[in-house]
Amino acid sequence: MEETKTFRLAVIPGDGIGKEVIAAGLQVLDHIAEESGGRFAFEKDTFPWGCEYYLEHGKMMDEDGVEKMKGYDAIYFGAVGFPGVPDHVSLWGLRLAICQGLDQWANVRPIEFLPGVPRRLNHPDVDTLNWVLVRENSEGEYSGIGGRNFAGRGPGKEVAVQSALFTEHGCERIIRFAFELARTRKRKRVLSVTKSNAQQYGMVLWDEVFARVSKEYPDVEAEQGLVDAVAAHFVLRPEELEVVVASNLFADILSDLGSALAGSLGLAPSANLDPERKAPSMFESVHGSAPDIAGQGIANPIGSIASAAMMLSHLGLEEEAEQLNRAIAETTRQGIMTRDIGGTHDTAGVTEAIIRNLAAVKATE
Ligand SMILES: NC(=O)C1=CN([C@@H]2O[C@H](COP(=O)(O)OP(=O)(O)OC[C@H]3O[C@@H](n4cnc5c(N)ncnc54)[C@H](O)[C@@H]3O)[C@@H](O)[C@H]2O)C=CC1
Ligand SMILES: CC(=O)C(=O)O
Ligand SMILES: [K+]
Ligand SMILES: [Mn+2]
Repeated sequence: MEETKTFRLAVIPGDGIGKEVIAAGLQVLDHIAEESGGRFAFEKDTFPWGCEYYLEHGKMMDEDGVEKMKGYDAIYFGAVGFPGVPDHVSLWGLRLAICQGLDQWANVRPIEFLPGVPRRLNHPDVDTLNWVLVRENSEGEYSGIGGRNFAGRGPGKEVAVQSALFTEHGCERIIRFAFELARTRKRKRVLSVTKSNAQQYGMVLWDEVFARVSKEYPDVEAEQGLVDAVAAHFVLRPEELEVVVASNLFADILSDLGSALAGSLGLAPSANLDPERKAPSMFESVHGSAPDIAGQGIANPIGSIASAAMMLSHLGLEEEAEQLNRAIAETTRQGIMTRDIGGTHDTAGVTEAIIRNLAAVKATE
């Protein structure tokens, strides 16, 4: 008999619905491992980091938390942020600390239009829409460079500076990643998004790098747009979208827009990748901790479960990833959905249906 391959997973549920959707994703992953007949197993360590941890310990994660992550094959992340801790403290203390600390510079965020989900878009070919956002995940507007209250200007006269950092290296690697990804897609097309009319330094550098790199990919169609117009493009001509590459802030905003167009923030998965695989990558839903619905058991688990599928694929379990995505689509097709997309089921009900449909999907192969 073949030896069992064990994957070491660091699990960080975080705050709010992060805990609920990660529990759902782990239930699915456990099922998949059991069904592998001993081919592979997941060894999971759960870290209690987040806002409750902060209120108790004065920090969002252990001092050597980033270092600890290096011993794992992948990180499965829920969401961070909860009333009682300022959002910038929680985000910088956990998600950004890990993404930037491990240089997970490519944040891949596919937008899928799943069957059976009520559409926000009145579009003739709505069921065939899908595209992927590639988000620069290490610098840009989230470089953290800036400060407040310079030169002691004092109350009522305070000054704050928030700088965006664009390096040629940072722009080049994410743009190249987008072109490489486009080569694997049906339509070979990359849309680069900036605001280089108003932001004349960093974003002009980005545009120049995009123009230069695009010459190395004559087989891929390259287009540039300004972010305001691209937001409209998402709504008006989504059928033209394939790979969309943008800075940290712009792709953050566009990914919420994209997932809402596809039905809900609760549907979208993401992968924070170190494409060079020097460090583990981190897989998380696009949405946050949703304090408004936390604790009710009604969060849509699909974003997190689809993120688990991206993690399976990253770990080389392509077939299992594919089956899981098909089980998710089969579940929405059957109308088994949470309230955010017009259903009546709760988190547990949708999760159980996905597990049931996994068996059905495998039986039809
Ligand atoms: N990667 C992360 O950990 C992120 C963390 N955050 C943090 O999350 C907290 C809340 O931020 P918001 O701006 O409210 O964004 P959010 O994504 O948590 O919620 C926005 C809206 O979408 C709904 N929603 C989100 N996920 C859902 C799901 N799975 N099922 C059903 N409905 C869902 C929420 O109920 C809410 O009405 C803040 O502390 C913020 O900093 C926000 C975005 C990403
Ligand atoms: C922080 C945030 O909103 C995101 O990573 O999507
Ligand atoms: K998240
Ligand atoms: Mn976001």
